[in-house]
Amino acid sequence: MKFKSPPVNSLSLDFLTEFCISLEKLENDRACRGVILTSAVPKIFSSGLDITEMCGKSTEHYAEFWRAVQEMWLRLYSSNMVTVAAVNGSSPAGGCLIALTCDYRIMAENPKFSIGLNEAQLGIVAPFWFKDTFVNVVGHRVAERSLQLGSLHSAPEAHRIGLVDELVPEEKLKDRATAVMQQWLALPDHARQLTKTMMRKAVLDRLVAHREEDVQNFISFISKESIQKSLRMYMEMLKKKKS
Ligand SMILES: CCCCCCCCCC/C=C/CC(=O)SCCNC(=O)CCNC(=O)[C@H](O)C(C)(C)COP(=O)(O)OP(=O)(O)OC[C@H]1O[C@@H](n2cnc3c(N)ncnc32)[C@H](O)[C@@H]1OP(=O)(O)O
Repeated sequence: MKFKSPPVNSLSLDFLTEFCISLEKLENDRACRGVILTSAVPKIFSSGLDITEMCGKSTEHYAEFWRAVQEMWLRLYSSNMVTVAAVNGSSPAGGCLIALTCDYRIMAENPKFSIGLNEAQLGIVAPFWFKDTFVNVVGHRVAERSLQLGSLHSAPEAHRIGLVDELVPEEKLKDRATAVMQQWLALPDHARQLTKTMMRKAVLDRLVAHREEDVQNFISFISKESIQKSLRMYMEMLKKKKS
């Protein structure tokens, strides 16, 4: 599956809805046992949640948007398919979450590409299930430091801390992702799937049990004037960076 929402594959409500529909179709297709996620936009895997969806909108819109973010994560993290992220560009925040939610991450070894949960840099807080997914990949200490600092890690650093499983030259990314997929698909599906469920169930159950509470937390957090101001300033900073 190739993300193609230029300029930066930001995760808008439309993007998330289409992503979930596509995943559901693949999940229900008995002939499909695995999916490789990558980007058709040069240099960017995904710029994370679309900030414009979280600025100056109604409470109803925030609720709908956040439910779509939750749905994307719940579907991908609990997928029966083998999921491989072929990270061919930068991947901050929600983009990093998508990669973390997969079974395996391969990143192009370009030191200009960065990845991480940088929410703190925007003055916002990664929700508990972003944090749980991160901890499950890199361990508590690395996750804590990285989250508190809102770190964006260069590709080599991301590999060093275990955020990505391997680095390959960009032109070899597709072949390597295919080889990894074949390796994972060589196992009997039922054994691999039950193992995946066992490893991820507690974290998945936690969001399922607190889903509506999480929506309400998001709404009250994002609606605060101080948070809206931080997001507006961040968007302005992104635009100024260009000029
Ligand atoms: C106890 C409390 C409980 C709290 C519970 C609630 C918690 C709320 C949590 C909410 C979680 C949010 C997670 C997120 O994903 S937030 C998004 C974070 N994303 C980023 O920080 C990335 C920002 N973008 C960049 O760094 C760069 O754009 C890039 C991806 C590195 C690409 O750089 P490049 O130079 O190629 O491109 P530009 O910067 O010029 O961008 C091109 C245009 O795209 C616009 N843009 C970029 N990113 C976004 C985005 N994420 N959303 C919307 N729009 C984006 C950018 O402004 C440019 O627009 P322009 O062409 O109109 O100027």
